[in-house]
Amino acid sequence: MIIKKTARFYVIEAVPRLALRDVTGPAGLALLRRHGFLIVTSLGSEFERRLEALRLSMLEWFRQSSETKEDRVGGVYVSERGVPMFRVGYEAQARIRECFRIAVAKPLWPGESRAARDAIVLFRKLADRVLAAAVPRPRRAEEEEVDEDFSVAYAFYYPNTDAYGLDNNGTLVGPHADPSLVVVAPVADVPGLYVFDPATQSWLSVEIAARPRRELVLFSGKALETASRGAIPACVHKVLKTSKTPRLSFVFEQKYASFYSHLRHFGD
Ligand SMILES: O=C(O)CCC(=O)C(=O)O
Ligand SMILES: [Fe+2]
Repeated sequence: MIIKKTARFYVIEAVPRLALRDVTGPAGLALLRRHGFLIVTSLGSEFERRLEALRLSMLEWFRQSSETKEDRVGGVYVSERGVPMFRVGYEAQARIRECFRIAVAKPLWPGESRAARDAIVLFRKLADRVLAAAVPRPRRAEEEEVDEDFSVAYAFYYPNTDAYGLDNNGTLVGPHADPSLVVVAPVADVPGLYVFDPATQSWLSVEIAARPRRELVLFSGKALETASRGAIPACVHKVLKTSKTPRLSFVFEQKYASFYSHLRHFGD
């Protein structure tokens, strides 16, 4: 529940939440237009099983020694704009978090487990269905073949110890919108992710509003706002250190080249 205080009274508005099977229908699109995000529930046992496998594999992977993790680094990811962004694989981001980046089209996986790839298959399928519903456009067969996939998935480990989030009262990642189309993230066990709800003009703690291991948060990025001609606002979100408990999170960000052609500067 979101309680918003206006000048004279309180407005109570439900957290936008829909069963997986309804997300791509009219109700899902209406919630995305209004809020820019929604909680996806009733995932089904197969989906929940994969979320749990993903959680356990992240836990195990980040527990390894620094040397082992630092060895797991691959090539440079060139973004949808033609900009070299980062190396895929592991990176320790001082005072914020540890991170493992997966370029979905050319993946370097964190470990032997299939958990990340199995989960990404589900996240991607959901994001593809949402995109098709939100931005209906006749896709020619040849376009489908050449539409390069720049989607990225991230596994994050936030230690949340005293050495982290030293600036700005525990802000680990400041307010921003992602460059992607659709973003899908399992609800983490530990609070930290906040989404801004334009309908209530307030921040919502995803992990307090939604059920860890049972639900997902799905939100829009800047490219979906552009592709929907502003109908679906890009979701502004941030990560705070609200407790000293370590937090694991996983984020899938959908990006297809044809939605970014106006931004590309490949060449030199
Ligand atoms: O860790 C999270 O829950 C979200 C992180 C995020 O928004 C980002 O890295 O862009
Ligand atoms: Fe983000």
